[in-house]
Amino acid sequence: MPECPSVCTPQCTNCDKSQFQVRHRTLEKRFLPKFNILKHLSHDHKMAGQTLVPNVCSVFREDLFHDKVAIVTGGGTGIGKTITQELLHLGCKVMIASRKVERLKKAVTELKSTISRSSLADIDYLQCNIRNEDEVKNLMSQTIKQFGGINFLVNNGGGQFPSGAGDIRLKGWNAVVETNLTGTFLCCREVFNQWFKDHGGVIVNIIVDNFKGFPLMSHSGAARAGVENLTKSLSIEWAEYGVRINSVAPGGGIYSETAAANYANPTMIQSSIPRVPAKRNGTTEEISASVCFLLSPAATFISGETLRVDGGASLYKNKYEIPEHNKLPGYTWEKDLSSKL
Ligand SMILES: CCCCCCCCC/C=C/C(=O)SCCNC(=O)CCNC(=O)[C@H](O)C(C)(C)COP(=O)(O)OP(=O)(O)OC[C@H]1O[C@@H](n2cnc3c(N)ncnc32)[C@H](O)[C@@H]1OP(=O)(O)O
Ligand SMILES: NC(=O)C1=CN([C@@H]2O[C@H](COP(=O)(O)OP(=O)(O)OC[C@H]3O[C@@H](n4cnc5c(N)ncnc54)[C@H](OP(=O)(O)O)[C@@H]3O)[C@@H](O)[C@H]2O)C=CC1
Repeated sequence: MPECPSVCTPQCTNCDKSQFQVRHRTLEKRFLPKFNILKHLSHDHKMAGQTLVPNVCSVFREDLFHDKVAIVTGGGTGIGKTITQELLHLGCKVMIASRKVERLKKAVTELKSTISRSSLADIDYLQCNIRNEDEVKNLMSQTIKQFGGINFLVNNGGGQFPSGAGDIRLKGWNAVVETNLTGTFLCCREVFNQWFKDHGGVIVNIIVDNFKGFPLMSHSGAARAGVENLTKSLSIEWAEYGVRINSVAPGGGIYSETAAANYANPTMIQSSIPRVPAKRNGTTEEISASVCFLLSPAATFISGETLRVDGGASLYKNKYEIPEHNKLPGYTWEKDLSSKL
C-alpha cells in the first residue's frame, strides 16, 4: 500500500481508528442511543497531539489543482466543507459561498490555518443566497476579480425539510425548488456567461438519491431530478465551449453535525443504515473524493453523468414503509369497480 504523502489524522493508541472516525462515532453516541451502532464502540479512543481540524489525506496528487480556482456553494459546512478542504489540499484556490456569514468566516479562519506556506492554495468567502440572481452574479464577478478566473463550480448548497406532500405549503415547495433547482441553474448560467463560455470549466452538482422517488421529501426529489436533467442538457449545449458537467448523488445518509441539525430528529440520517447494502452511512470524504475525481483530468471523457455514491442504497430497499391496505382494488370484468375507482 502506498504511503500517504501528507501527515494524516492521528491514530488511536488502542486501535487503528483515526481521530476523524472517532469524532463521528462520538457524535453517533450522542445521537443514537436507540440504534445498535454503539456496539462498535468498544473502548475510549486516545489520540496523541489532537487537532481540531482533521488533516486531509487525499488519494489525489497534492499539486493536482495548484493552478485552479473553484467555487463551492455551501462550502462552510458538512459535505461542502470537506470538498473545500480537499481542494485546498490539492493546491486549489477556493471561494466558499452561502447565506450565513458567521459560518463562512469561521470555516475560512479554520481552513486557512491548514494551508502550508509552500502551497498556492487560498480560501475566501462571499455571502450568497443562490436563490438571489444578483447575489449569484456578484459571486461569479467577485471570484473572477479576486482569483483571476474560475475553473470549477461545485453546486453543493441546498437542502430540504421532511414533510408529507399533502402538508407542503406553496411557500415551502417554492423554497426547496428555488434553492435546489433554480439556485443551481443560476450558478451554472452565471459561471458560463461570465467565464466558462470563453475559457471552459467543470461543474459538479450535488443532488440526492431520488432514484426510487423521494417520499416525504418530494419537493427535493423533484427539484434534484430537474438538476439531473439540466446536467444532461448543459453537457450537450456547452461541450463546444469546453465545459463538462456531472452530478454526484450521495445516498443512504452522509453524516455531519450540520446535516443532522437540519432535522427535528437528528438520528434521521442514520436511520437509513439498514437500507444501505454497505450497512453504514457514507462519509463526507467519500463524496469529496468523487467530486475531485469528476473535476480532475481522470474524468475528461465523462459529462452529463450522475455518479451514485451510496454504498448500493439506490438499488436496494425504499425507506418508505407502506402500511397494509386494500385501497387499490384490482380491475376485473366480473366486478363493477367504477364506483370505487
Ligand atoms: C423522512 C425521510 C427520511 C430521510 C432519511 C435521510 C436521508 C437524507 C437525505 C438528504 C439529506 C440532506 O440533504 S442533509 C442537508 C440538509 N441541509 C439543509 O436542508 C440546509 C438547507 N435547508 C434550508 O435552508 C431549508 O430547508 C429550506 C426550506 C430549503 C430553505 O429555508 P428558508 O427558511 O430559507 O426558506 P423560506 O423562503 O423562508 O421558506 C420557508 C418555508 O419552508 C417551509 N418549511 C421550512 N422548514 C420547514 C419544516 N421543517 N417543516 C415544514 N415546513 C417547512 C415553510 O413553509 C416555510 O415558510 P413559513 O411557514 O412561513 O416559515
Ligand atoms: N447529508 C446527506 O445525507 C445528504 C446531503 N445531500 C446534499 O448535499 C448537500 C450538502 O449537504 P450537507 O453538507 O449534508 O448539509 P449542510 O446542511 O451542512 O449543508 C447545506 C449547505 O447548503 C448551504 N445552503 C443552503 N441553502 C442555501 C442557499 N439558498 N444559498 C446558498 N447556500 C445555501 C448551507 O449554508 P447556509 O445555511 O449558510 O446558506 C449549507 O452550507 C445538500 O445539497 C444536501 O441536500 C444529498 C444527499 C444526502
